[in-house]
Amino acid sequence: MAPETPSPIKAGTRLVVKVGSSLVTNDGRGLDLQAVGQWCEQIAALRKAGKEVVLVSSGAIAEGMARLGWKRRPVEMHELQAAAAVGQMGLAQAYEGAFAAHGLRTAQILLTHEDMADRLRYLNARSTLLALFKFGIVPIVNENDTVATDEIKVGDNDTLGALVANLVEADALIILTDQTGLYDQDPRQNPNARLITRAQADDQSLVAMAGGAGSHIGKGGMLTKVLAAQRAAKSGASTVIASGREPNVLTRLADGEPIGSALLASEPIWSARKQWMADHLRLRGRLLLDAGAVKALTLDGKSLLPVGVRSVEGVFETGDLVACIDPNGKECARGLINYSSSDTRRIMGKPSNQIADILGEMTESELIHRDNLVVLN
Ligand SMILES: Nc1ncnc2c1ncn2[C@@H]1O[C@H](COP(=O)(O)OP(=O)(O)O)[C@@H](O)[C@H]1O
Ligand SMILES: N[C@@H](CCC(=O)OP(=O)(O)O)C(=O)O
Repeated sequence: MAPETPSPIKAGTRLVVKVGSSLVTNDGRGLDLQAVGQWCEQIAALRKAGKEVVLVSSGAIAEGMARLGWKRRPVEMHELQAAAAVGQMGLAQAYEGAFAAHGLRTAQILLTHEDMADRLRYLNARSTLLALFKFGIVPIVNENDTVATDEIKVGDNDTLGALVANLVEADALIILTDQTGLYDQDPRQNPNARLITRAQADDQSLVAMAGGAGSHIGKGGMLTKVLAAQRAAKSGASTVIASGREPNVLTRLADGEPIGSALLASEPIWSARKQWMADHLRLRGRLLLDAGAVKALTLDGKSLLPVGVRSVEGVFETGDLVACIDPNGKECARGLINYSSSDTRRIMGKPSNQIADILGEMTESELIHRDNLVVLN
């Protein structure tokens, strides 16, 4: 890494560390307690250095299969869910024991896609994680595989790691896997593959490099790691993909050593709230704006006022997500609206000082406040 760019892990104080199934379970043979012990020892050192760490650990299904003596990954959903339920016990036990050896308490958080998609549950998960940080506890996250079915799954823990990074507004996401990092081709297929040591997370050429599938043990593969880095970058977190078998990988990264592949965040940092809004809420309506309003939103960094709205489509309530459409029909922003669709229709095109007269009261002078608005490119 160029000396002028500080390492995202060294500079960051809040980190999400994700470990993959093959690592955690010794390629599916059963929990690698020695490796678990080493990561926990390193995370304890990071905590001592003042960093807050969330651990996202895969391996429930792989460990469940090992415990049940199953050689092949089942296809039947309930069998997978049963394996996850069995294996998660092993994960929780292993991490609790390994962190306790360093005087650290742990907490288990099993999340589903719905926990991220529902605003109240999202805020609850966030508050719980922040409370755990406050008490010095290490949260250990996995997907709640036992209740999540395919349609409602996050699906892989690389994505879950990125969502957690968005959730807690982490500075960096560290994805530990069985390869030394991201290569320009799958190194299992091509021994001449070259390690990418550093790139911008939003560089689209990375997606093609990571095209191959993952191991049979886990779920993700390299593609999900690259996409996770892109997602993490949206809330300002850089990602490092590195080998979990590299001795002291976490503490060395925190010392600023360039290990693995650093995929750096370059997009403007969105607040987690805006990130969540853009990713998860269903659009309830559309506001067609005049050119002045488009300029105010996209160039001047202003809130949306009723005066700039020419027409309203859809039925929505206060707090719903609506799209802002420019005169060419292109969506230029989206945000949480302060008025229902019927009230918006009554005040559109009018200056804000007439809102109270028209509606009988004025709760807000803006239709969408800047803090609740995401401007799109
Ligand atoms: N361009 C690439 N660089 C590195 N690994 C790749 C690439 N494309 C595909 N892979 C494969 O992705 C695997 C890592 O994904 P996976 O097995 O799902 O890991 P984890 O269980 O840690 O999530 C590697 O072992 C490798 O075979
Ligand atoms: N939640 C699953 C992990 C799925 C997954 O993404 O695995 P991996 O690709 O190894 O990170 C489990 O614990 O088995």
